[in-house]
Parts: sequence; C-alpha cells; structure tokens
Amino acid sequence: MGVIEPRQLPWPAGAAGLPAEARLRHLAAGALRTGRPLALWREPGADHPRLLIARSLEAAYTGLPPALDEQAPAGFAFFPFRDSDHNPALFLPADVGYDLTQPDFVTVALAARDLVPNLTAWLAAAPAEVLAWHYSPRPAPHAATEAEYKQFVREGVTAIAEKEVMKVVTSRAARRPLPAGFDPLDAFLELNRKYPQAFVSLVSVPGIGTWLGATPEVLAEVTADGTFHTMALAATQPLKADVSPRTAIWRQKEIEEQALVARYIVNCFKQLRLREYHETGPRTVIAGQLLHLRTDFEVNLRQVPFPNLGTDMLRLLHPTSAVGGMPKVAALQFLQQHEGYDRAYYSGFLGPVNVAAPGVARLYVNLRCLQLRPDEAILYAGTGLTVDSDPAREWQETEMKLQTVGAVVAVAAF
Ligand SMILES: C=C(O[C@H]1C=CC=C(C(=O)O)[C@@H]1O)C(=O)O
Repeated sequence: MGVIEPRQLPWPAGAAGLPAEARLRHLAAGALRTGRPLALWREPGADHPRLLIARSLEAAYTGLPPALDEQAPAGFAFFPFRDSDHNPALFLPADVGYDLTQPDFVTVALAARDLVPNLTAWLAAAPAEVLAWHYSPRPAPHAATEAEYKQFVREGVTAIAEKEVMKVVTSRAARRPLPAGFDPLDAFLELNRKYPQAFVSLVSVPGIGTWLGATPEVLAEVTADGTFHTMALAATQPLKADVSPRTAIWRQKEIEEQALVARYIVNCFKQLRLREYHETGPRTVIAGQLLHLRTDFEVNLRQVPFPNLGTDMLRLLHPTSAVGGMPKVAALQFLQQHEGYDRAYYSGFLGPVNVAAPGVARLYVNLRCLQLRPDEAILYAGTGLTVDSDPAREWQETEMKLQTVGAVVAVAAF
C-alpha cells in the first residue's frame, strides 16, 4: 500500500493561536539550530515575506548562475560579487517553504520528504527563544577610513583619465556596533516596513554568514506574463523635502554615469543579437532616502525567438557596470588591485527562482546590505566614478547609502 507524501504540512492544532510572524520565527529557529541555510525575503510591493530552507550547505553549492526557465529547479540564488572558496556561489534548493500569505501550511518539496518527521515534531514543539544565526568564520574586512577611501577614489579617477577604464564603481565596508538586543528577524521586518518598494532579504548560511539588505536594483526578472526585465540604475542624490522625482536636477557627471550602465545593458542585448527590447527612461526614482536615475528594459519573451533569454542575460549582466564598471574586465581588475577588501556577497546578486511559480524569477543586485557578526554589523556601499568625480562627494555618497540598511543598526541617541 503506497503512502501519499504530504506536500503541505499543516501547522498542528497547538499552533492555532500563534501569529504568522511567530511561526516564521519558530521555523527559522529550527533551520538555524539544525545547521541549515535559509533565505527570507519580501518582494517590492508585496505584503508578506517568504521563507525558504535548504536541507544542507552541500546541497546549495552551485557553479553557473541559475537557469531562468520553468524547468529549472526552484530555489534561492545567493551569488558573491566574485566567486572564491570563501564566497561560493550558492543556490539554496526550495526544500522547505513558508509563505506568509498561506500561514497555515509549511511546504515540503518531494525531494525533501525525509525531513517531514523531524519537521512535524518541530512544528509541534514549544516556540524557540534563541535563534542561532550563522556567522562567517573569516575576520572582519578592512573598513576604509575617509582618507583611504578618498585616495582610492583619486586612483579610480586617474585610471579613468588615463583611459584604463571608462567607469569604475569603488566601494568600502564600514563597521557598526549592534544595538543592545538587536534581533535580525525584527530588523528584517523593520526594513519591510521602512522600504515597501525594496527587495528586502535576510540570508543565513552555515560557514558563510548572515546578510540583511534592502536593495532597489533588479538584475534580471522573468515574470508570470512572460516578460524579461532588467534596469540600469545609477547616479545618486539625497531625497530632500524640496526635491521630488519630478523636479530633481542631475549633473552631467551623473547623467553620463547612468548612461554608461544603460549602454552596458544594450551591449548585452547586442551580443545576443536581440533588438526587440523596450527601453523606458531614464527617469528619477526613489530608493529609501535617495534618488537615482533608472532606465528599464523589457522583452516580451513570447514574441522573440530566444527561449533562454533570461538565463543568457543573467550570465552576461553580472556584475553590471552599476557595481563593477566598464569595460567590465578592466574595471574588475582595477578593483581587485586597489579596493583593498573582500566585497564577499555585497554587489553580488540574490533572489528566488521558480519559487512563486515555475518560470518566475526575481534576481536583485545585493546593494544596501550588511553582514552580521556576533556583535557588529559590516555595512557596504559603493559609488560609480567618472572622470569628474570629487573624492569628498563620493565619500559623502557612501555615507548616505550606508544609512539605508544602517537604519536598523543605528544606536538610539539619548
Ligand atoms: C554601488 C551602489 O549603488 C549603485 C546603484 C545605484 C547608484 C549608484 C551610484 O550612484 O553610484 C551605484 O551604481 C551601492 O549602493 O553600493
């Protein structure tokens, strides 16, 4: 007699009074205490987050960026800026899922059905108090001082003036103490409330660490209606009371900086010999307390003879000139030689593939993010340089960008 394996595990009756966020916490606690990777995210404009738990770290190692087609496995991509032994490319298989729009069920993939007995027992257990977040065993990266960062910007400007590169995006890490009682899950929920239009994520992987962020930048999206979407997002100014997206004025330097990113995307389409894309913008958009210039590119996948466009574009796009520079190889070499710290997963990409439905993928550039350490956070930010960049302004711009995710680790003044 065959046993029909449950794909949806109902929460036990004992959890009836437990709100969805408490259930989420309990599931996350179970994943963390059993050493499993997890990803929690909230898509722009969505009301509720989703949680994905992978059975093990080993199951999450991957090589190439994920395929963006409906036959590809479901999971959550977590890719570094640059692959290395310390920062491997990961694709967390969707073994266990919890969608807060359906709070009464936990979903278990067929391939993970051996997890069902322990999971069932865990759902019935008393809610856990402590969450054992995963931390990177690596030392904290070097955090550039203001003088060091300005010097780095000068070197970038010289490289542009000498035509070594056309554009380069310099970046830095900053260390911040964690406020007393800091709770990553509460911080994730706070980012959701603060930035409804951002892709908010909390990813925790054994041996790799825990990353939290609220990014405004789509890298590659394939939506349910068969549309491929990417964007050229660059140039930054603060959102002030007297400036709105409609009245914002941009300097030549910023217009050029963003145009280079748009050109980079057009070149990727050209490499694939695709001409049927729709380009909208550039227009001014709000990202948290900042304004950026953005051009959107869309392709109707049902009208072009490119069944693998999403996959091919993803592989060409990363890292875009909004985080690396142009030409790509020269800019990456410059950063390798001069940046002086390991970006790890900052300016890599992340997001779900085939989780919401087969054929739906939403990958974002990992910006406005931090890495958690036991008693501090490492925050990351970068700035696109052109030949006209002023080191003091670029430092100031990184300070502004750090405030997006930094809002959840700010120690209240008294
Ligand atoms: C590299 C970052 O932002 C990119 C995206 C938008 C605007 C940017 C800029 O103005 O330089 C950057 O290209 C970052 O937030 O760390």
